[in-house]
Amino acid sequence: MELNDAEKNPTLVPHRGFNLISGTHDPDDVDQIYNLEIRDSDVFVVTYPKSGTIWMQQILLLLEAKGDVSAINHLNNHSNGDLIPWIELNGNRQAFITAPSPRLRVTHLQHQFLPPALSQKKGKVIYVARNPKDVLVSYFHFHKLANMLETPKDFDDFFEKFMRGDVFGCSWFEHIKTWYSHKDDMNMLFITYEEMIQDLHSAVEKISSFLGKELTDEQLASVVKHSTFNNMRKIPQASYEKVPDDLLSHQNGRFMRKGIIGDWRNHFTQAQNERFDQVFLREMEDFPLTFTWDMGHTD
Ligand SMILES: Nc1ncnc2c1ncn2[C@@H]1O[C@H](COP(=O)(O)OS(=O)(=O)O)[C@@H](OP(=O)(O)O)[C@H]1O
Repeated sequence: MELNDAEKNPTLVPHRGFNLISGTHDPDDVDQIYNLEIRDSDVFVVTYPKSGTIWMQQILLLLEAKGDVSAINHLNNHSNGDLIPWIELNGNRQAFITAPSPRLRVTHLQHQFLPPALSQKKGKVIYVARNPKDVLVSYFHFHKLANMLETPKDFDDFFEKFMRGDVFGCSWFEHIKTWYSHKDDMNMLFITYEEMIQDLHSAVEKISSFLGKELTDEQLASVVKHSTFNNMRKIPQASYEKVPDDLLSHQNGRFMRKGIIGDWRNHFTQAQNERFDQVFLREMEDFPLTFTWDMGHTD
């Protein structure tokens, strides 16, 4: 269905199947990411928005610091994104080229924008997936905070936009399917937000061993301790509380909002849920994974 101008989201810039944000991303610069040289020590955290990016940033920073939270908090940074930046944000690609190893980066981009060397098992990729129903809800609330994104009229309006993929990024289904289809070409750890919630200690151990880190039990316990939702909320850099008001309208809510599984139940109508399930079943029919949130399971 063709959208008329009034229905289109004015902040979005469609680019090669991916909606960028005007003023935040430069399409030509984003295209140059493909040409970056990759080192074996590079790590890219790949997420669809609202799937646990800041959480994975916190875990990686703590693993690098061997659990010493003071080593990452004394730094004069606004957020975890200053230490593990988005590769696609204006200015960040150039800085990546000369940055010392290990270069840790996050991205919401689709697979086709990233350097092909990743698909020749150079560098490492951590893909974090989350129940798309909870992603939708988290994304809705984030749009009220983030000044670079259009404020949604209401939840129903945002629901429609998400289902059409008319949001920053692309369709959730396309994102996960494309990345997952390249899993075996890459050094990729595929992990879900839900498994991190259910057993953070095991998730941290898995991430640590994927990255080849050697931490003592005590150090690992400290990583876990300082990456729980409640503890991250107390750390301004790990909760976006220090990000200036012109970027995030803090009076409209918190970036670290609820941090739970299944909040979609408090937002979706029965009709929306049924429609979502139909789309999910159709889109994910041939996907070789089942999720804890698959139809017929709780959450
Ligand atoms: N430690 C921890 N435990 C549980 N949940 C956590 C944690 N850290 C971040 N979060 C939740 O992740 C959601 C934000 O996702 P992202 O960081 O991917 O957002 S963004 O795409 O970078 O804007 C957002 O989800 P919602 O609370 O559902 O909105 C955050 O609260």
